[in-house]
Amino acid sequence: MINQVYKLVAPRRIEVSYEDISLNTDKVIVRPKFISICKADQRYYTGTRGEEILKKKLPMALTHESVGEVSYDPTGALKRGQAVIMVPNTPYEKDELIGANYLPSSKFRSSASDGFTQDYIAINRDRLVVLPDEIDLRMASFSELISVAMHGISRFEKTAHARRNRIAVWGNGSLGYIATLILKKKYPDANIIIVGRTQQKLDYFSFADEAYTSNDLPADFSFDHAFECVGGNNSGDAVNQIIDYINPLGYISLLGVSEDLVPLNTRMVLEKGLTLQGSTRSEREDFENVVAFFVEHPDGADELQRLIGQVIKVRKTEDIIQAFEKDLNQYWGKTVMEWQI
Ligand SMILES: NC(=O)C1=CN([C@@H]2O[C@H](COP(=O)(O)OP(=O)(O)OC[C@H]3O[C@@H](n4cnc5c(N)ncnc54)[C@H](OP(=O)(O)O)[C@@H]3O)[C@@H](O)[C@H]2O)C=CC1
Ligand SMILES: O=C(CO)[C@H](O)[C@H](O)COP(=O)(O)O
Ligand SMILES: [Zn+2]
Repeated sequence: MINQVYKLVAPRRIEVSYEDISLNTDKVIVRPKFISICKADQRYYTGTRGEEILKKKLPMALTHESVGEVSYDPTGALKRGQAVIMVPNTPYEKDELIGANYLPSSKFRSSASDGFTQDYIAINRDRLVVLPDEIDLRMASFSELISVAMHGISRFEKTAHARRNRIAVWGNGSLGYIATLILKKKYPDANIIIVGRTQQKLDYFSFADEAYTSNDLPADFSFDHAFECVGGNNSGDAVNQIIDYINPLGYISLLGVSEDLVPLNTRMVLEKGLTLQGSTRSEREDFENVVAFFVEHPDGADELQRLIGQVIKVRKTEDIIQAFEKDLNQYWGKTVMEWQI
């Protein structure tokens, strides 16, 4: 079967290519329904990922956050029309110690292989996580981003010391919103604190116990552990501020992505005996935990729906470009493409 794949060929230019999908394999064929745009996609789309990297990776179909409907399962185990989350990471080896999201041999969609902007996705069965009925598919389209926060928090739980009375999240964007929400659900008795740049965005965090702008922190401010969800040029300021205010022996989860090297106050990391842990992407288990979260916390799923910033119907290639352009000017929340192409 001939599949249409919509690939970024140069910054801000997307073209269709035609590729064969064989139906005589074990792979399941999924039709994307909703696709969400990540900051990482925007770095490729706008060309800020860097000329050398673009030269190596383009042409490439973007996006790694999507839900779809099963179109064809050669075994018949998955019914046609079943709603599924597609896990964007494809492992090629197993390691007893290192998760597939940290193995260089794995291929992550829209970074090392084509992403979800395709008419159909031929995907390994173990890369599909079935969604229960009555989940808002527009919200579920950014399950991958939710799974990244889930993954970071699960690593925090294994590593950070047990005093978890005050946990701070830096970054009042999409990832910060999700991390703050999951932390509040997991630690209802702890004080979950959000630190952002503008009051308007902090107002969305109604479930946080405390909210501050980063230039207005109380003098005696302190917390046990922190999550950095800022990324980009400001991640250095954020991590250094966390280092200033965190209690000794605290744990800092680094989740934001920066293209440039970030100078850090390592002297104070030493003096306070801090643990800094980087986390990226996620694996199947994290997606399963996301689905469990939707089921166990229907009010949490409602809060996640508030992160749907705009939904754009995509019927032709130009609509994909429109969605990416509009996303660049989106003040709050995720841009979701309703995939009707
Ligand atoms: N590790 C991983 O696997 C993943 C990492 N990411 C990365 O996480 C980062 C955040 O993503 P996302 O939430 O979607 O992006 P957003 O742009 O939505 O969020 C970043 C937020 O940080 C705020 N901010 C900027 N400077 C500071 C500061 N000094 N202190 C506190 N907050 C600040 C911004 O405010 P304002 O808008 O007002 O500037 C913005 O609200 C990105 O780098 C992204 O690439 C995303 C997905 C997965
Ligand atoms: O968004 C992400 C995961 O959800 C990561 O930021 C993304 O995987 C980084 O990829 P790249 O190295 O291609 O920029
Ligand atoms: Zn992403």
